[in-house]
Parts: sequence; C-alpha cells; structure tokens
Amino acid sequence: MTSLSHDFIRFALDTGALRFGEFRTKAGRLSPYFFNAGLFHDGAGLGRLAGFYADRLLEVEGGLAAEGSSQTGAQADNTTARAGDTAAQAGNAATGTGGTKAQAALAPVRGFDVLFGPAYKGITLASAMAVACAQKGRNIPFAFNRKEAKDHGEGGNLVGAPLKGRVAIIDDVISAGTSVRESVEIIRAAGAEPAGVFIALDRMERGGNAEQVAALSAVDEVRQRYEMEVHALATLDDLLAYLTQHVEHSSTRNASGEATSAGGYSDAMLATYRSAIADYRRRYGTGGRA
Ligand SMILES: O=P(O)(O)OC[C@H]1O[C@H](OP(=O)(O)OP(=O)(O)O)[C@H](O)[C@@H]1O
Ligand SMILES: O=C(O)c1cc(=O)[nH]c(=O)[nH]1
Repeated sequence: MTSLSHDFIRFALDTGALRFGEFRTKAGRLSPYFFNAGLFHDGAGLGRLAGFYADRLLEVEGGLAAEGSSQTGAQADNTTARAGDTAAQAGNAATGTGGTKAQAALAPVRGFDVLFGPAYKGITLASAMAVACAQKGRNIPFAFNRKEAKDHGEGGNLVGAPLKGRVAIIDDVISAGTSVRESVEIIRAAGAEPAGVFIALDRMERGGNAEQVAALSAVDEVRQRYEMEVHALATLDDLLAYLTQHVEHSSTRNASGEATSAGGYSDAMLATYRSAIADYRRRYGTGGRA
C-alpha cells in the first residue's frame, strides 16, 4: 500500500466518511462498509480530500513521464506531464484509440488537459482538485455538467473550461459505471478524449446486483470498454491491508483502557469488520488476498 492510500484511508476513517456497519449499496447489496464523500462537507475536509486527488494526479502523470522515458528515452523530456502543457499539444499526439501500437510506443507521454466532474458530487471534487493542483504548481482547467440543461443566460449543460484534449473524469466511487459512461458521452460529444478516471475508493466489486454477480468489475469494464485507466486513492485491497496492520500493531488505548484504532473503532471491532468485508468480497469482489 502506498503512503497516499494509507493516509487517505486513515483520514476517511477519522472523518467518518468511511464507515463500518450495514449499508445497502446502489446495486442492492448489503455491504459491511461504505464510503460517503458527501461527509467531507467543510473547507478543511474538502481541501484535504482534494489534496489527495491532486497528489494522485501528479503521481500518475509522473509515472507516465517515467514510463515514457524508459520507452522512448529523450522523447519523454517533451511530454505533457507538466504544468503548462496544453490541449493543443495533446491534440497533436498519436496515441489513443486511433493510434497503432507502433505509434503508441513512439508517441510522447501525455498527462491530462482538463478535469471533468460529473454532477453533482463530481462538481465539488473536480473544482477542489483543480485548486489543490494549482497550489502544488500544476494549473489545470476544470469543467462540470448540469444534470438539467439551462435554457436561459449562457444556456447549455456544461460549465467551466472547454472540454478539449485529454480529459480526466473525477468522481467519488464507481458502482455500476453509469456516471462514467455518461461522462464519456459528454466528453466525446464535445470532441475531446476521455483519458482516465480518478476516484476515491475502488471497491473492487463485480457488476450486477445482490443475486446476480457479473464476471467483470465495473472498474474493469471501464478499463476494457474505454481503454482508459481508473486511478483510485485507495482500493479494497488497501483497506483490508490497513485493517490487518492496525489490528496487529495497535498501540493506542482509549479512556477505558481498550485498544483503539482509526475512526474510534476498537481493534476488536476492526477485526470483526475485516472478516465481514473479506466475506463480502468473496461473494461480490474481484481478485484479492482476502
Ligand atoms: O457508477 P454509478 O452506478 O454511476 O455510481 C456512482 C455514481 O453514483 C453517485 O452519483 P449519483 O448519480 O447518485 O449522483 P450525485 O453525485 O448527485 O449524488 C456517485 O457520486 C457516482 O457519481
Ligand atoms: O455502491 C454504492 O452505492 C456505493 C458504495 C460506497 O461505498 N459509496 C457510495 O457512495 N456508493
């Protein structure tokens, strides 16, 4: 687990945005854990969350640049994984669905040109992430949609920077993948390229509902169908590793002398939830060491 994932999980538990118990998901499954991004509802909380997203973006773009330098040597010096690179540059590159394998291997490595946050939660996430990126020296435009088109004033259902070049979709979670599908359509309709997705938590869950479980996870479906990567701040693997680590290496005690861990859960509780999550994962999840 990266330190970013560890710190994000700790933060989500401490703020109560990541909780254990019994929750019904959109797919109708009874989940022993739930992530509610709506609970980052003050400036400090949203700012810290946005900082994690910004760090993940910089990490991904840095990784793209490193990958490019090992593949293409000096070419990578001209990549777009830096502040100030523009959609115009991206438009000239040869990778993406239209490029051949040979072209892709030689093409400059490219970061993202615009952040797109699907309404509603994606709006605050993409906006706050753009602010956090700028504070870290990476000024990147952002845009979002309205769920209903505005028929007066400036009209339309897109707000913010023009969608062009390589667009990153910013959201909290992917459940069935509907929000990403709609975002891809909006981005393509604007003539831009959906180039990646950033989410907070990858539940590593297969599609379907409570009774029927699909072969692929919604995240894998996004990867396969749109040929773009999904970048999470943390995954279910990370959460399970975190719980194991904290249960096994507890050092803090609460007022009654009981061992405590992040989020105010006792270690005994965390051990119980860990096992419930592992059971849930065996039923609905993908891969995994649980
Ligand atoms: O992968 P999916 O099945 O689309 O589920 C995930 C989406 O669901 C939630 O948004 P919702 O549509 O509930 O709207 P909100 O952002 O207005 O809460 C969430 O914020 C994601 O955008
Ligand atoms: O599957 C869902 O509906 C879901 C899970 C989760 O952890 N968080 C969320 O907002 N939705």
